[in-house]
Amino acid sequence: MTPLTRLPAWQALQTHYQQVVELHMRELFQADPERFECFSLRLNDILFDYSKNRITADTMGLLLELARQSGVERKRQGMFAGEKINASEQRAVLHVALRNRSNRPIRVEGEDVMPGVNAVLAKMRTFSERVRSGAWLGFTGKPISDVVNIGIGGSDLGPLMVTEALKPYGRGGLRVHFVSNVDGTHIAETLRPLNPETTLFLIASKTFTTQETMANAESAKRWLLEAAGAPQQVAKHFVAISTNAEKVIAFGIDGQNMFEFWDWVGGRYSLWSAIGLSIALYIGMDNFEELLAGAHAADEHFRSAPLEGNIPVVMALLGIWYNNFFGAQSHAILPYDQYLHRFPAYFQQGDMESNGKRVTLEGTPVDYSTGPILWGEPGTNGQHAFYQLMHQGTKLVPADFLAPVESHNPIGEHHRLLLSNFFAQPEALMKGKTEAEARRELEAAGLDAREVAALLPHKVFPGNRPSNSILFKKLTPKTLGTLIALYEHKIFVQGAIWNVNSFDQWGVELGKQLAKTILPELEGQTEISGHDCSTNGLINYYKATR
Ligand SMILES: O=P(O)(O)OC[C@H]1O[C@H](O)[C@@H](O)[C@@H](O)[C@@H]1O
Repeated sequence: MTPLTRLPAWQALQTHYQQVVELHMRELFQADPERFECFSLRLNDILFDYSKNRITADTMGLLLELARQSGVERKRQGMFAGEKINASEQRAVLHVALRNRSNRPIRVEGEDVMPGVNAVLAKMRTFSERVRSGAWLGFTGKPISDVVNIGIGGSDLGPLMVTEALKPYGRGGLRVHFVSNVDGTHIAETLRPLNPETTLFLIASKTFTTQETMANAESAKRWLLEAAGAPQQVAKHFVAISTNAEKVIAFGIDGQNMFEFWDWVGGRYSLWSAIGLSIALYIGMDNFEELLAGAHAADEHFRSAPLEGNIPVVMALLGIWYNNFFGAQSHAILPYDQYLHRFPAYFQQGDMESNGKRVTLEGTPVDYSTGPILWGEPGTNGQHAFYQLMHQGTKLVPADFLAPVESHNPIGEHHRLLLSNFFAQPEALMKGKTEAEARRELEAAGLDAREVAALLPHKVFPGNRPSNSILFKKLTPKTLGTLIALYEHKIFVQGAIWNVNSFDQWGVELGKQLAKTILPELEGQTEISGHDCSTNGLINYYKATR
């Protein structure tokens, strides 16, 4: 296989970059009143405007050619066909099967996975309806009021992000809480206001071996048993979501109370599986299925739309353009919707765990930059924090702006104020403010020539800073499902082009291994000397100071 940087399209893009790097988007917009029509796409009620990017029609043509030459279409087909594209773990990658509402057979090693998927969904429905209706009773015969999901990484971030995003659909029902950190403060503060008689724990862990989750689950079990006494009461208050039945039973959770999923579901792609049980309990199974339907719509779009009209493909290519040709190091996700406040954090795992890789699928070190540093905060908070750097700093930060047309909370002028900022920021980043414009403003404000000269450099905005704008009608379960799946596929396409395995995560292992060695060393008084002098010094300081 030809290495990425030797593909003709890659080399053509390098030359093309030199030709367009000096172009300013202001001029591109002035030259072409159709630019918005040319560079925007729609999917259901989502509008994806990518016209405020440093691209011409030629750029897009070359980027699309790069996608073709690097086998994106073939790799996409491989994922949907259940091929073991997660080569280092010899696993298929089929989160798309979890939301395959068409029920089209999807086979792994010849076997259709859909009956299993549907059976777990049916079990989730029965269970969530029992709990939500008050039919499921705790150890003193009271219905459940609070659900605590104990999990970390992919077994936490997705359900947490979605339940936050869909609060309008969960209000008045069960309360959901999330405990992830091994820091005892997290579980202590979460359980403090809760009543064991009415609390249900979901132990969410694909492997059921994750240290943080197991420690939190044990503490939760102790907390329950302090109140409930008899160990058989655990069954009324604990369910498990896992691929590891043996470990679940060893923990003391009834096999009946286990919701299974499969090794072809990656942790960071698992909110669509039983890992989403806290979502179903919170917003109801009908709404959970709407979320799945929204994701399925994105899957069908990704699977069948031609590359040039394919939103995740275009998002991915623009990311590659800045990452690999402009040298951008990061990518910001900026939701102008308070309900999406965990969306950037969710995709920090989604993107950085998937594409934060340094070797190709074949194991050769890459000679190009791979996954970006992903970050972001909801607008308008970000504006008053880090946008300064985006507008006038020395780093290029490509950004996605997201906003709903309609708010769930149409109070007074709030939503118009919010949206005016959502429209203004990408415009400001794109246009900037020239020296002449800044000068005119300063002079109009009555400054004398000396004052103007002193202030002028600080008042100039270079502009030409790229962004995508994603405007959708309302943040419903369906729309949220579509948005998440579009980003998932964007990550897939980038991984396909960089030729990395987007579905393993060996990088999380080393720290875990070393922590295992250190844990017993924290006992007793003996001075530690087996590490580098910094690590020894830190451990010994801890031991001497506690
Ligand atoms: O669900 P589990 O098995 O507890 O894993 C939780 C997390 O652990 C590790 O950090 C990684 O493997 C993540 O991808 C995963 O999401």
